[in-house]
Amino acid sequence: MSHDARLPKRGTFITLEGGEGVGKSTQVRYLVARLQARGIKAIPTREPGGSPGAEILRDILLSGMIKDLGPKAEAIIFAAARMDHIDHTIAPALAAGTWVICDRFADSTRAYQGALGGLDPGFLRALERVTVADTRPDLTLILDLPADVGLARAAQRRGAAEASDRFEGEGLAFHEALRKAYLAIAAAEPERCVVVDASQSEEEVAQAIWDTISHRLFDAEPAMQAEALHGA
Ligand SMILES: Nc1ncnc2c1ncn2[C@@H]1O[C@H](COP(=O)(O)OP(=O)(O)OP(=O)(O)O)[C@@H](O)[C@H]1O
Ligand SMILES: Cc1cn([C@H]2C[C@H](O)[C@@H](COP(=O)(O)O)O2)c(=O)[nH]c1=O
Repeated sequence: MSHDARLPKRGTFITLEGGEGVGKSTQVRYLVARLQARGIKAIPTREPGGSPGAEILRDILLSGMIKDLGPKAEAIIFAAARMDHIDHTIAPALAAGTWVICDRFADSTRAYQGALGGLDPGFLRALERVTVADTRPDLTLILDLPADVGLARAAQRRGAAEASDRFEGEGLAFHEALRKAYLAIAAAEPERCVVVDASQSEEEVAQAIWDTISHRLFDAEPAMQAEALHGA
């Protein structure tokens, strides 16, 4: 499908955001399982990646190979990966009425390349306009955790043998600033973003996320749940 021929959106698009090791991938798995258990069609996906073309760009971006090109070029390549992901995975799923639960999305570019890379917000808005266009999240869950705790979790998951990737390898000050950048995004868009305390157990975080979805999506729009349940 070409970028200009995106299908109308009917499913619900939820993104999970936050710094390294806050538990995004874990919570994507919990949420997809819980939605599917209720008969709601839902798929997990991630950025960078989520489509064959974007996965190739993921390897390049996370290897650090193009770090020297600078944050502006990195932002453009993350956006190119996002465009392929939207065209081949996200937009078709939403058009089919499937919920899309995505580990990172455009807020990661705003935080990492924008706030931390010092890019002009106008440049990022223009990039989003041509890549994300109408495929904006209905709800963004920002998992919040002290940076040192998240980095320790990420290091434990990775194991001693494997090296940290391009961004995980940045210093603690970078990751503390990143946490603040995500909280600023949440404060600027409270109608879309909800901050979740990620210091709780996996099960407690999963329940907090479910309560948010029930409140924000199901209670607010009962028709949405009925539609999702009956695969309209
Ligand atoms: N609530 C939690 N409490 C303790 N450990 C957790 C919790 N959630 C996830 N973990 C563990 O922390 C590690 C990182 O979790 P996960 O991969 O889900 O984080 P992430 O935010 O996707 O990380 P990254 O951005 O670095 O890919 C994993 O080993 C996971 O099992
Ligand atoms: C989408 C996106 C991601 N990043 C960074 C953030 C992380 O360090 C990596 C992705 O690794 P993960 O283990 O899958 O979380 O990429 C970024 O800098 N900009 C982006 O737009």
